[in-house]
Amino acid sequence: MEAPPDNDVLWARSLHFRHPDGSPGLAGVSLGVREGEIFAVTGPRGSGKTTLLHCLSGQVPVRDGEVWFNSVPLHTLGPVARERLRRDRFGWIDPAPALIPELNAWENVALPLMLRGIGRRRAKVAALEWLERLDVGDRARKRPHGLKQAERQRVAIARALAPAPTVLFADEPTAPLHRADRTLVLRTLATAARSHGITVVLATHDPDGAALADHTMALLDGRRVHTLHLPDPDTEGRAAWSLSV
Ligand SMILES: Nc1ncnc2c1ncn2[C@@H]1O[C@H](COP(=O)(O)OP(=O)(O)OP(=O)(O)O)[C@@H](O)[C@H]1O
Repeated sequence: MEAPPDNDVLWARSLHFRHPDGSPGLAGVSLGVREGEIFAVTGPRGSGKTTLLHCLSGQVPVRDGEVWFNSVPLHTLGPVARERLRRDRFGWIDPAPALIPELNAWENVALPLMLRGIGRRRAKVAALEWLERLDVGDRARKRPHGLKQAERQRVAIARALAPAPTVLFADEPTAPLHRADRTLVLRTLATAARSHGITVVLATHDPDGAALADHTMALLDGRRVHTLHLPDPDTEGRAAWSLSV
């Protein structure tokens, strides 16, 4: 087993994945993500972006291929060690904000900090700062049901960034936002990540998301493809893809 290059924080080799029902997910994906970079995974719906992020972040076990986080071989870790690694080093943003309904916005953001042993007072200060950065500081005392969907997603992004994970996995983080809001939120996410040295692996079919990235990797049918022209939004769903593998 050969360890990955030193400057790659995440590294995968010949990653194959089948879903529990036997459906194909990934077919031999290899990649390297440099420390501190924004790495975008693009591709049409169903191309395997979410599946790839699940494999890289240890949410599903990798049985065929290798995934390394720094010098840790994720593909050899058991569920408890993978869970610990995810809790301590990784952050996750879902396309739909999954906030705890009983907690208000700042409590949602403070929770992962308190789970890491930070006292409530300090966690609250940090949470309020992150909510300000994401332009929802004035919603800090609202519970999720009292927020708009776009505000809930900003809170979810603040919660993912607040513990300063080594790697933040963002799966279509701007999906619930209006077009006008998307670029702003993506820029905020990118700026915050860069200023805190957080590596971001971003799954997106939003060209604005891909444009912010240092590196972009395209997937099609679970395979890496090397040239991919994104379809015009008006033609999405029709055969507007061109590729060379
Ligand atoms: N739990 C599952 N069980 C079976 N098949 C699945 C499962 N999750 C995803 N798939 C299938 O695996 C393929 C890749 O799905 P995936 O969600 O990774 O793609 P994606 O590029 O993230 O798509 P989207 O942009 O719609 O989120 C698709 O064909 C999908 O239907």
